[in-house]
Amino acid sequence: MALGFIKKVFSFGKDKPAEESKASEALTADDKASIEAELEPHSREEDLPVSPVDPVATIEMETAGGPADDAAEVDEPVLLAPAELPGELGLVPLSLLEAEAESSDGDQSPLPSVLPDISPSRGEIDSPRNDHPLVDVADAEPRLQVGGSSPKQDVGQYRSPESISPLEGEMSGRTEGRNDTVTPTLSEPVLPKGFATRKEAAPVEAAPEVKLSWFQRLREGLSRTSAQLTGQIAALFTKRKLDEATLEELEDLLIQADLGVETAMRITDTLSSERYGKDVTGDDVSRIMASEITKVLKPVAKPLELDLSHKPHVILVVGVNGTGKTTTIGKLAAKLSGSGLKVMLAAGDTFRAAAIEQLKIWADRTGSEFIGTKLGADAAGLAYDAFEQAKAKKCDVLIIDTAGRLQNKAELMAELEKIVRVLSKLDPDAPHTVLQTLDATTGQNAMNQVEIFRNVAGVSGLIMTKLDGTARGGILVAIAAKHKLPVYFIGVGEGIDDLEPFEAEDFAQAIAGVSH
Ligand SMILES: Nc1nc2c(ncn2[C@@H]2O[C@H](COP(=O)(O)OP(=O)(O)OP(=O)(O)O)[C@@H](O)[C@H]2O)c(=O)[nH]1
Repeated sequence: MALGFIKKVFSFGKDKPAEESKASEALTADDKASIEAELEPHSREEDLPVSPVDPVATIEMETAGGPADDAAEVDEPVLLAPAELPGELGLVPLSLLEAEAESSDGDQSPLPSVLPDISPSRGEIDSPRNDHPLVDVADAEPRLQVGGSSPKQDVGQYRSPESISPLEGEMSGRTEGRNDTVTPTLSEPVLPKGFATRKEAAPVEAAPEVKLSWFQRLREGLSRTSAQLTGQIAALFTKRKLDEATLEELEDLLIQADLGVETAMRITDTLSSERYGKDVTGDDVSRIMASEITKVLKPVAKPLELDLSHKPHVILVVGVNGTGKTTTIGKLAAKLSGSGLKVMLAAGDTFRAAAIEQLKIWADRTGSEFIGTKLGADAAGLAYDAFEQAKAKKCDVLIIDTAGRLQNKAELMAELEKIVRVLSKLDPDAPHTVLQTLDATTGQNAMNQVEIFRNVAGVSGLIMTKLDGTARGGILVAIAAKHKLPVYFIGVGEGIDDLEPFEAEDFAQAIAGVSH
């Protein structure tokens, strides 16, 4: 169909060579009739002198979904009216027509495109055809220009307006019209039965985030410990009277949960004195466990006392890297500056650039003063400068961050000792508080950390962080029983408000799996 139209167009729009015109004029009415009769029953494939590399034939195959269907469609318009046919049968290979068209326009101006981009998109090509004749012209257009190569490449070879023959101009114009007319239909192809167009899923409205209370987060964080413990205890006491064997097994379970030998024995002793020889349920054990753990923790659940007469009260924060020092400093600063105190944060972790940056961000967030130095600088020197500046600026509290590299214990010890020594030169009582952060997910290792930092820096109180994660909080009970160091706060998240005063009973109940 498309090829026919092109040929039709060419036979109209071009000045015929003199001999051809004459030959055409010389045809009699009978001649024309016999030509028509001869043409009628034949398909194009049989008769047309299509060259083996005929670009039209090639593209037709590609674009219309296969040769069989296409051939049928191509047949109809190829049958041109005899009167319009130049030459013997009026059939000229398209390649010749194109060559002729090209040579007649002369130069190939590299001017910017004046023709619309009619390169067919894949969707257009594959789409069902429209009966409107313009569709055929449009299909012909890229073939005319393409000459067997990719339409995209040939679009770059547009000619100047003057060089375009009236015929081609007409084709381009029609093509524009065709694009306007057909595009909306083609963009929504009709799919065969059994297929459906995949629609983009409608955005699912996110459920409003339910913020858990800090205690819920604590419970959730400790749920692994408590679930494991209560499950094992329930299994142990199913239909069993309390005897020596069950007490021993219970003690083992409590020690495995990091509670420490001392606390484990406390619990089994109390249970034994109350229920020996009697039936015991898991709930009985949990209740006694919560009560005994509370007794161990109560003495260490203390508020962080500030002596504001110092101006500044100096808090040195120590702990293994990653335990949450910097984050905890930020949270503390938020609480203190929120209550109207003037706070300065000092980036004494000169070992890690990101730690300095991180503390600066916390200072900005909390409206605190900030002092830092370059990476690798002497941390004790910074502590000294910080103290002086905090004094000069009349800060109420100075909080100093430190590095926590346990990998090089000797170096760390020397650095921390030096910081403490330097600070005490400015104020014999400084640092007034030495806080150690403990990561609740570390278990037994936290006990060793307290021992090391207590010796090196004279830790005076603890903050346990990450109790909202998969915490193993039992170790805090063992540490409290052994070191009797105050536990001031617990971290229950990464947010600025996720720092809660340590409450012995809440913590004990969360571990024992007893409801609040
Ligand atoms: N879930 C949770 N994450 C926390 C908590 N506290 C701190 N973190 C995260 O733990 C990671 C380490 O915290 P930092 O404050 O950088 O620890 P650091 O001790 O200063 O580490 P260094 O600077 O390497 O010495 C960060 O991703 C914190 O957001 C907490 O209470 N809960």
